[in-house]
Amino acid sequence: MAIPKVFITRRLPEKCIKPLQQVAEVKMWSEEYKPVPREVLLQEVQTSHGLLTMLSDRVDETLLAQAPQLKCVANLAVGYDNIDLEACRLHHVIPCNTPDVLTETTADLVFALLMASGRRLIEANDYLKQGKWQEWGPFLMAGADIHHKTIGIVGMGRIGTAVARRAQGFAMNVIYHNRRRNVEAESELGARFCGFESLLETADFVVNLIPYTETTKGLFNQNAFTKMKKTALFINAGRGATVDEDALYQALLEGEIAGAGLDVFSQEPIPKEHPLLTLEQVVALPHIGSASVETRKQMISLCCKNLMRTLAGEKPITPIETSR
Ligand SMILES: NC(=O)C1=CN([C@@H]2O[C@H](COP(=O)(O)OP(=O)(O)OC[C@H]3O[C@@H](n4cnc5c(N)ncnc54)[C@H](OP(=O)(O)O)[C@@H]3O)[C@@H](O)[C@H]2O)C=CC1
Ligand SMILES: O=CC(=O)O
Repeated sequence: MAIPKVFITRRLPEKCIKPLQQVAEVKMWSEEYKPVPREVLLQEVQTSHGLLTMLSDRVDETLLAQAPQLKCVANLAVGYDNIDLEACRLHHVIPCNTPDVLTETTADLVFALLMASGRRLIEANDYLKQGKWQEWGPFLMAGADIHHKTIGIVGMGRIGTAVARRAQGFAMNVIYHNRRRNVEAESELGARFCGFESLLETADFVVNLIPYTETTKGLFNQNAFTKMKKTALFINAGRGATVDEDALYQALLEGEIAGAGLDVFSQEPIPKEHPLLTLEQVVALPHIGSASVETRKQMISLCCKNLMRTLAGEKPITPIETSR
């Protein structure tokens, strides 16, 4: 093959993609914070052998049908709900993601979000900076304890397990729900397997870390929030669409649950006017789970390696593997 062509759908630091540039002709979308327009992507794939995509890029049948030379899609994320895996299989395109390299960084953020929500950190910070702090009071910005409470992790995979390890350090009781039992988490962390409803009824902090699939779509619905304790906090770092956000808003408004920490939303970026953003008991972040400089560099490097290997006819390091 002549020198292969790779298209990167967002501007990335030149330094990070240097190895890839040595083996491929690399073209990059010029913007760092604006996604490549769909029509530009559809144009670029026509001559590309490799794509480095963001989680906001849709890789579907329409795109793949226009990409006769495409061999690999390297997604800069561990989640891959933006990629049609069956269409990739039919078009002989190898999809890759970035597991493991982001696990600990994401777990840090999940735990930070849990603590910020439980102890009302953002609210307290705003209160002070807005000049509202006039007097100290015994219940001023009093929140919920974290230590010795029960954390219920829905999606005890790589990140869920790393969150459970952090929870151990806070002497939390760890329960979890998966489709299959995670025997290692049980023996190493003392985590206890639970049915979904039983977890909702028991946990003080319900942490969602499941991928978005047809099965998990809207899993956290009105029924789920009704089952949770009125004092419970809901932390979502999985995917927004696993939650019925109208039901979440109602549950918060009516006091069915006490608060929420959200890193992901059905629509991203979430519109400023969204009802969830009007609630002071909601801590909201712009999908920054894996956003440390070190980890983002490692994710880019892994994407480049996956592309380089695939274009050289070798097996990539992290092809997407699924048992769903
Ligand atoms: N906010 C952010 O920035 C980030 C978000 N993420 C999100 O976190 C997700 C998890 O990542 P990671 O831990 O690496 O992935 P893993 O595949 O290691 O873990 C996913 C877990 O979810 C469980 N699961 C899957 N489907 C279901 C289901 N229908 N019901 C119950 N449990 C289910 C799986 O267990 P089993 O198969 O036994 O059911 C598995 O334990 C990603 O898919 C992504 O959506 C990831 C990184 C950063
Ligand atoms: O949401 C981020 C990911 O890596 O998945």
